[in-house]
Amino acid sequence: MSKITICYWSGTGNTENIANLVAEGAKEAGAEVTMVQPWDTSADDLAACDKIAFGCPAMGDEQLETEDFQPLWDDVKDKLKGKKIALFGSYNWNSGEWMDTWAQEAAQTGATLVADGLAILDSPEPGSDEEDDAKALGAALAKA
Ligand SMILES: Cc1cc2nc3c(=O)[nH]c(=O)nc-3n(C[C@H](O)[C@H](O)[C@H](O)COP(=O)(O)O)c2cc1C
Repeated sequence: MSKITICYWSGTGNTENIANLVAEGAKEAGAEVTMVQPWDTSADDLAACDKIAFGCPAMGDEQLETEDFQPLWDDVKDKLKGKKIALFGSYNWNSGEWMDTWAQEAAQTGATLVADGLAILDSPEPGSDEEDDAKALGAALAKA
């Protein structure tokens, strides 16, 4: 069975909602899913996983969240070579530029991004395309 770790940070719950949909899609595709937040895990823990979905909203000025998520990302990014990964997160007032920057950086780690980084305005509405996109991201990682 495919094993996936979803590591996310969410201040007001929007990225958490996306994380739950990514998990749902992955489970529907047959994967076993573990969900962690930055303070529950470490770069070494994540480096022991073959498939990881990272979630973080746009914070600062088109940046990752600086206190908890960015330090973990900085520690883990040199350990991602050969792994299958996916990126997702919520944004609100720009157009998702933080995700473009993050995805470019992730591509340089030697990891394979199984799909384009998924940037969703606020939180997916029930029955929306965004909800389907989040589930599809989880399924893509499960099948990768
Ligand atoms: C301190 C702070 C900085 C933010 N910076 C950006 C930003 O640069 N670009 C953007 O589109 N949204 C920005 N936002 C909006 C958040 O990305 C948005 O509210 C998102 O839904 C929060 O996700 P969460 O509920 O998972 O914490 C910012 C929000 C906060 C509180």
